[in-house]
Amino acid sequence: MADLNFYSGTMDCGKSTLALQMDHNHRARGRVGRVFTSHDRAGTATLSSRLGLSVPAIEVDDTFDFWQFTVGELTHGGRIDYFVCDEAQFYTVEQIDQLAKITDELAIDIFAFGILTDFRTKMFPGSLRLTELADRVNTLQVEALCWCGKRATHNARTEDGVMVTEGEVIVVGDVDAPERPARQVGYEVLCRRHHRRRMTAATAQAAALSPDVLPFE
Ligand SMILES: Nc1ncnc2c1ncn2[C@@H]1O[C@H](COP(=O)(O)OP(=O)(O)O)[C@@H](O)[C@H]1O
Ligand SMILES: Cc1cn([C@H]2C[C@H](O)[C@@H](COP(=O)(O)O)O2)c(=O)[nH]c1=O
Repeated sequence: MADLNFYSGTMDCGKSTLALQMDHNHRARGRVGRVFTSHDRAGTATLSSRLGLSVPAIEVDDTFDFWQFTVGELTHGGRIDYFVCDEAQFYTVEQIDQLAKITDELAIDIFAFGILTDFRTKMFPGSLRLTELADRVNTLQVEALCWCGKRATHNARTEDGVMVTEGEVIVVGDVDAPERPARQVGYEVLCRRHHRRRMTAATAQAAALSPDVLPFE
């Protein structure tokens, strides 16, 4: 019996690293898989982790049909035991339905990885469908932290360092870190309270330094 597994967490909590580890461990035991991704920061058809590892992957765009792909591979004598699917939040609802069908009808294990919610705190349709259909939904154990030290639960988008709540849903980007200063469009993981208050590390620091503002924390 194969399973449809969904691993979720905020940006920068280690999903792609786990995806690479999962692929490595299954391959090391002689299982044969395929690796998929969509809009990876490192470029098309690549699954990359911030720890520096990356592998070639099959790029999933909106027209990609998992069922047709799989039947095609198997019909031509290919063997497939598992799929690793990174950035699964960007997959369409139809593509997630295809993954569920592949698990049930073709006994292929699926390991899907993605963020649950976008910068507006709304579920990505692909992640919603995975949550609805998966045999197991797992939250990553490594917690990304808000600047206040609490567990980060939400992804904020910043433009020139300022948090925004309107715009295109898909904008490829990275979390801003000290060695990666705020760019035009960046992301920051926050706890719910600071996401609600639109308080990023930069705005909190500015408020703390301002003589006009009373301490709020
Ligand atoms: N220099 C580093 N040393 C140790 N761990 C790091 C370093 N840089 C990044 N990481 C780890 O990598 C994680 C991000 O991994 P990644 O797989 O790219 O995340 P995701 O796919 O969830 O966005 C961080 O949460 C952190 O634990
Ligand atoms: C919140 C949010 C994120 N994105 C993009 C930004 C990154 O390119 C990926 C997430 O990658 P990670 O490996 O989990 O860090 O998603 C987006 O397009 N829209 C959003 O709202």
